[in-house]
Amino acid sequence: MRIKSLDLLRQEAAVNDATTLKRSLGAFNLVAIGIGVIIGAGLFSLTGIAAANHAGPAVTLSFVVAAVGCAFSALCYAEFAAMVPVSGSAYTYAYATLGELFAWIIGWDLVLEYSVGAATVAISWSQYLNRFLSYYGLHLPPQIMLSPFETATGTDGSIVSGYINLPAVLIVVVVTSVIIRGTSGSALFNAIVVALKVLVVLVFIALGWQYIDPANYQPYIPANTGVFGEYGWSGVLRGAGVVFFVFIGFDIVATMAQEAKNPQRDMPIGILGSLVVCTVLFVLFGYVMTGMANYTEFKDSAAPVAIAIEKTPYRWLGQLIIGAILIGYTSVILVDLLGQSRVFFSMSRDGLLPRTFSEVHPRFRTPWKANVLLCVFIGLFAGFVPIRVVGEMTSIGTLLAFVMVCLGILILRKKQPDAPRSFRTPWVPVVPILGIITCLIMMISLPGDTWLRLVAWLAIGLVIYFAYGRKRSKLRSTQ
Ligand SMILES: NC(=[NH2+])NCCC[C@H](N)C(=O)O
Repeated sequence: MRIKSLDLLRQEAAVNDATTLKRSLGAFNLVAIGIGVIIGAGLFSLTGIAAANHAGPAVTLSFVVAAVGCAFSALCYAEFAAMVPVSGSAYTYAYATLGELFAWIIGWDLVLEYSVGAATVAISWSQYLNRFLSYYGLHLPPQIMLSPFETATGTDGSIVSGYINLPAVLIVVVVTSVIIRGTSGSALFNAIVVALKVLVVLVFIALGWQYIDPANYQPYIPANTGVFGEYGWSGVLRGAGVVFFVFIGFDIVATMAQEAKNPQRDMPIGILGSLVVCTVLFVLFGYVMTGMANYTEFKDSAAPVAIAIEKTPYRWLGQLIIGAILIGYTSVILVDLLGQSRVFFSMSRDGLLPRTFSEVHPRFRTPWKANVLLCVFIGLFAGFVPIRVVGEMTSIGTLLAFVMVCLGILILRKKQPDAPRSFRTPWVPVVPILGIITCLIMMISLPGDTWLRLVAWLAIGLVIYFAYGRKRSKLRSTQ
């Protein structure tokens, strides 16, 4: 098994010339990048579903449980990202701990996570665009708003099926063109969008607070119906599984290590800081939302925020929030695409993918060829696959990466106990082991077809590895 040594990784990280990415991100940018990808489609749709079907007002507790579950993995990510500050995230960590084959598998899995993650948000974006336009009496034909697997009922009662989700494809293309122009430009754009997004959440909390009806909190944890996961404490747990999707994305910060000015200090701040900020916001958000309307009212609604706002005289707020959501989603897509091209970049630099994908643009210094290829790939998902499918694939792909990272920490602490670590995951081995267990439980709760898709994706990856990467690996030629 070929393993890339930590020393080699550090040497690579130290190179800074025209062939490498620019080190332009500070702690503040990194936290903003984390928040930028965390707050997205999930918060504005799943919170209501988790409350209505599983936890009631105790969805706040579901948020806390999910946050603790994520924190185990986040702590492991933080140790790695500070220790091995090259781009590539879990892929690179696996290269240093588990060897090249595992590194390939995890890199391939990350490519999936970020592609389907971006596609999920792009599709949700298209749905919100539809809602936004309808405020102004505009209606786009369903044929260009839906994937071929979905149907809509027309005003005359006829059933039409979709051809392509065109707005979802377009938003992916637009965002790609932004990131090709450079990371620091994208970071500025991201910071502005994140500020707007956080502002919307804060405005919702502050205005909504006055319209909380305490009766909606009675009982705070509705009695279990006798079925596991329908209210009661088991409902809180099931709710946590549902809102897990809302939290994911903080791991993307780890892919930016190569572009951080001071990764040893700032990577842990970026990863853990964004998780903490979002946890606080989510708990308050869930508290206010379930206080404004009764949890039962959120049943089957993809836009719970709109239901809550109807309880206030601020109808205009609904439109404003949807507008902000449209803008806010672009930063999730942006950061997903950014992270993904960095993983691709590292895999290509190591010789496991064709060299052209690690060439950086002479002027923008971004891996633009990787960006273009991935844009096409994600565009296909966004245009032709239904949202549930890509959403669940995102979760399973993310969870697999989390498991590998926790495992990596256990292994590296054994193998290289004395290597310098500027951030140490506390209570090893307890934290990584708990991380692995929580993630496995959540993976098991996902449906079988999602598992099949993951296995199929990994199988394709293995074929490519054995047919291409294994022979061309740079590490192989140097050893
Ligand atoms: N890389 C990813 N896992 N991206 C998906 C981020 C999902 C984000 N938490 C949301 O609620 O929309």
